[in-house]
Amino acid sequence: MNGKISSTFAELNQKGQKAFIPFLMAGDPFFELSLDLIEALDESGADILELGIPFSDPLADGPIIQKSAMRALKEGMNIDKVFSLLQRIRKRTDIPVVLFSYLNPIFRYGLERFAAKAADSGADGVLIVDLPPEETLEGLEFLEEKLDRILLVTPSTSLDRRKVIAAKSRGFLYCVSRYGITGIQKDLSREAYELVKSLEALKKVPLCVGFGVSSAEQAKIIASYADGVVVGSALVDEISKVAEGKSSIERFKDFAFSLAKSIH
Ligand SMILES: O=P(O)(O)OC[C@@H](O)[C@@H](O)c1c[nH]c2ccccc12
Repeated sequence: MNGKISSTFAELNQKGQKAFIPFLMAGDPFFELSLDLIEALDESGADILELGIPFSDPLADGPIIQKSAMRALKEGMNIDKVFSLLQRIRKRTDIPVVLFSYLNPIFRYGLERFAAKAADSGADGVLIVDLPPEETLEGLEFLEEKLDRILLVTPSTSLDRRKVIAAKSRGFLYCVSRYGITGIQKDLSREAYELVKSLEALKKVPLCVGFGVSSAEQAKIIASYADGVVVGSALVDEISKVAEGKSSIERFKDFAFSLAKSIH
C-alpha cells in the first residue's frame, strides 16, 4: 500500500482542488523526448502521472494510443527500459506515477519481479487493464503490497460489483466514462456522472473519470463532480504531432497547462 497517491488527493482536497491525471506512453516517440514530455506535464501542473507500458495488442485502446504504443515499441521500449525511464523521472520530480499495463507484459516479466523493480524504480501504483479484480494470480498479493493497485469500473458494471471494486481499489478508482475504447470525443458521455454519483456515497476511494476527455471545457465539467480527471488520447495526439514535427513541446505544455487550470 503506497501513501503518495492518497496523500496527493488529501492535499488537493484541502485546497479544494481536483487531480489532473495525464496519460502518456513510456518511450513515445523516443526515450529522451518522453522524459522531456513527462517533465513538461509535471511543470504544467499534473498531479499524478499515468505511464503506459507499450504493448502490441492494446484491445481497450483507440488508434491514437495504439499508434503511440507502436512508436515506443519500434524504438525498442520494454519493461526494463520503462523502469530506467522511471528512475530518470525520479531524478527530476516526485510526482506520483501509476504504471498502466495490460496483463501480458507483466505476466511474462513475472508479477513479483515486476512489482519489486517497479517500486524500487519509483512507481507508486499500477493499473492492469485486463485483470479482473477477483482474479487471483501468483505474485499478485505481493504486487498489491508494493504498489497501489487501481481498479476500473465502467457504466456496464452492476451497482453491487461497483461497490466491491471500489472497496478493493487502492489510490483511486478509475471510472471509465463511456462504453468502448479510449480516444478523443467531441461530447462528454452522460454515463460518467451517473457512475460517479452511484459511488459517491461509499467515499471509499477518490473517484477519477477518464475516456474521451479531450478539452479544457470537458475537463472542467468532469472536475465539477469527480475527484480527478484522466486525459490520454488528446495529449498523446499532440505528442504524435510533436513526433511528426507538426507541434512542439511548448504547444504540448500549453495544452496540458490549460487542462490543469480547468481542473484545479
Ligand atoms: O485516451 P482517453 O480517451 O483520454 O482515455 C484515457 C486513457 O487513455 C488512459 O487512461 C488509458 C490508456 N490505456 C487505457 C486502457 C484502459 C483504460 C484506460 C486507459
